[in-house]
Amino acid sequence: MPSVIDLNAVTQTFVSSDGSPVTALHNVDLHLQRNEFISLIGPSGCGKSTVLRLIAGLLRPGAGEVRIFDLPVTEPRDEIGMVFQKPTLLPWLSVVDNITFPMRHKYGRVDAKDGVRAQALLKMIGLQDFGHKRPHELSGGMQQRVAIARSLLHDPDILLMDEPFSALDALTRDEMSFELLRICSERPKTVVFVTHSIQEALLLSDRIVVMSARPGRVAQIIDVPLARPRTLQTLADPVFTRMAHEIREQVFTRHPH
Ligand SMILES: Nc1ncnc2c1ncn2[C@@H]1O[C@H](COP(=O)(O)OP(=O)(O)OP(=O)(O)O)[C@@H](O)[C@H]1O
Repeated sequence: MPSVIDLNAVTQTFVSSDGSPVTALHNVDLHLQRNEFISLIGPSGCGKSTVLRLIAGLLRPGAGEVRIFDLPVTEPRDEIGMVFQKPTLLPWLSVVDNITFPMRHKYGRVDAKDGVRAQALLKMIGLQDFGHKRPHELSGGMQQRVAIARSLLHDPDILLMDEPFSALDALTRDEMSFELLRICSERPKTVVFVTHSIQEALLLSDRIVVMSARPGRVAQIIDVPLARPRTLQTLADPVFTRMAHEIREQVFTRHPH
């Protein structure tokens, strides 16, 4: 099967503020099949967000190449939805207008069907009564849910998520994980999900990519053999607990601090 996303020998070097070079990624190879869900985990600064920005077309690779649907990535593309750590909502727009903003931005108008879809997404994120509010009237977690809804508006084939649940409280975080599983089972997508949570990575992913400290490299790729659909019971599955323990040990051995 051809890949949907390919990183071939990607090396990325930035110039830091004091002028010295920072190699964020070194020779990274990564290949995602259609509708595969992978998580990137690894220590802070190992280049996880850089990988997402390269796939999103927000950054050009210093060396190597990034391809989507077998074409080189040269600019941001429509079939990609992106969720950042922070919600990045427009403060002067209502919640529902923030969700439909990508359509307004691209086509200059919002179709009735986009409005209907935005309402359905609002319901999904449990904010059906908040559509007319402004972002500052919502908690941080609620704002992040709005950002997730916005990324789903045009039902993207590819979803890039950079620690999307890290600002949420633990309960909402679990709920959103199951919601994301449901969304992906209903409308399959290729997902790259950055997280610091081994549990979250295991619950959601088909494969977990463990990255090493800077310069970021792919240290290990772990298949997650847990059956789908994954539910609350999955969290108590002995395979889940054993793998969580093993991955934690591996990550710790690699970065003993
Ligand atoms: N535009 C930039 N200019 C200079 N250095 C950068 C730039 N973007 C990223 N870096 C550096 O590249 C390295 C990788 O950053 P990146 O944000 O990809 O890491 P990360 O794994 O996502 O980190 P975290 O888990 O803390 O979010 C870091 O050392 C960072 O300081």
